[in-house]
Amino acid sequence: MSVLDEIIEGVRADLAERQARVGLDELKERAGKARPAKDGVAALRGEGVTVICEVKRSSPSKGALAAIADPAGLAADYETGGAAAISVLTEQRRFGGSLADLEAVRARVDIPVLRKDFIVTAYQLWEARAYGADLALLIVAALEQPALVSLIERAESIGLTPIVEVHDEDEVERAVDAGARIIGVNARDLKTLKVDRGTFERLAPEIPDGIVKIAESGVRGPHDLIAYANAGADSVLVGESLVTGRDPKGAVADLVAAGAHPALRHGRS
Ligand SMILES: O=C(O)c1ccccc1NCC(=O)[C@H](O)[C@H](O)COP(=O)(O)O
Repeated sequence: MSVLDEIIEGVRADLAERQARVGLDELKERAGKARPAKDGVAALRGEGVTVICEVKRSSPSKGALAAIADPAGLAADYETGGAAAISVLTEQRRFGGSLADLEAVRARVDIPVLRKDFIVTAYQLWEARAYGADLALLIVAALEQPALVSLIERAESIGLTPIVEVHDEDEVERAVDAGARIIGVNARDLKTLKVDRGTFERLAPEIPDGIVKIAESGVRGPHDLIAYANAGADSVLVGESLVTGRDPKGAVADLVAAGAHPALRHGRS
């Protein structure tokens, strides 16, 4: 069983518990009262390369990264540093996240918030909206094509902007066929956890113009952002280097400044 399969097994077990406690109707009612979702596409397609900053306590690849007692405070620092959006890992077993983190972050920042999890059912999309997310991650490797298509449609229909994550050529084709408006290329292979920063450069030309391209994982600082930008990234998603650094706000500001450099702009769609 791959790491991704193991994670999803745990996600399904936790999901079954939540579904037994909270019915879909209750969730929909709560989603109906949530603040209207923000436009994720507009937020990520900025003047320069935009930066999505992640609230990430731990990971299967590295174990514990940072305690993050105040996820909303961290998100506020990211926003002050110039982040275009906040990614909140809500998976509990391997990443130490929760829907409470999502809710707290949503209440504190004005920029769009991404529910980063292993979404396999529409129930999780309703949860995302109910707890205030504007964007939701859909991982192609975790979904059969009919499920991917149906979850993209459902996300859009309830106001969520899906970020469709890929790691190889076949997955790019599936994401495009399924109607993705934002594609995230993850440099981390979720089956082996190996990070290969060349993945974005290899796959970006396969993604049609007009689709927002996010380079996910492995950004250690401005030099990696610049490399991703030169390969065509509209946005980068950064977790580990921010939560393990001493000055997350300053680190975000440095990334945003690098992404705003006019010399980078011609490479992007
Ligand atoms: O981070 C992991 O180890 C991981 C393992 C298995 C599935 C997903 C995983 N991470 C999710 C992400 O994609 C990253 O949190 C995100 O792209 C940020 O990456 P990084 O800046 O390298 O923390």
